[in-house]
Amino acid sequence: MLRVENIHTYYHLSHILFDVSLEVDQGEIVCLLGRNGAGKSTTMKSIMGLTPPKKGSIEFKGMVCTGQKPYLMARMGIGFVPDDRRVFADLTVGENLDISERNIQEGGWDKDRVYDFFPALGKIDGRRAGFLSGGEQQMLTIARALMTNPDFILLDEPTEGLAPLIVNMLESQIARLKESGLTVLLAEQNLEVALRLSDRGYIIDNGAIRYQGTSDDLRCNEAVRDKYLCV
Ligand SMILES: Nc1ncnc2c1ncn2[C@@H]1O[C@H](COP(=O)(O)OP(=O)(O)OP(=O)(O)O)[C@@H](O)[C@H]1O
Repeated sequence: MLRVENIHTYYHLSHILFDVSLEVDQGEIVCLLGRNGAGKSTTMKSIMGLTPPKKGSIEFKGMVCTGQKPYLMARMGIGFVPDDRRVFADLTVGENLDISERNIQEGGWDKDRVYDFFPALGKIDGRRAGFLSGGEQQMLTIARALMTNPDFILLDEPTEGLAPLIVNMLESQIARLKESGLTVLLAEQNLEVALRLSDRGYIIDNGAIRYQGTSDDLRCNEAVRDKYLCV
């Protein structure tokens, strides 16, 4: 469904991604693991068209879309959940969802379905997003992406900085998204959560993919984990 081939991405003159290639098939959750600053977010942003790669190609649903504008990627069916959450602080939870609604379809995501999925959000529909806790903001960011009715979601470190109970809840909801047919590329530093959720994974370090394998391979390969994931 998504094929990233040999991309090189820069911030101005800084070369950040080196020859990054990865693939995600329909219905999979694939994780992208790596330490702080390894290049996970830059990979996500390169796919979404926020930091277009200078070299290499990105294909989504069989169409080449390298460097395409983010709103066009969203129209093609990619939802983006950024690590810095970026909720509209002055709008209420409900308003944040209303302005995100796209591709309305029978049986698709709307506000009622989102509130069924995250009941805690339904209870604070009228609260300004700037006053939400970290966990509530994360639910809202995922909910906002769902309101665009995507077939594919880029989830950038959804559990970062959250309390264990919230992490557990998000993990089970992400697993439910997969059951509902969504395809996910998940950037994570929480190895346990990432491996439980994913079918396969890639390890990125210093802007290059160093390892790829099934979640079982990654779980068993202590040497690789120590080399690339331990701080
Ligand atoms: N806007 C920017 N301008 C210049 N350099 C940047 C910018 N954003 C990120 N970088 C650099 O790019 C490299 C990769 O960062 P990136 O955010 O992709 O890593 P990450 O794996 O997502 O880490 P984290 O978990 O800390 O977000 C880092 O060296 C970072 O300092």
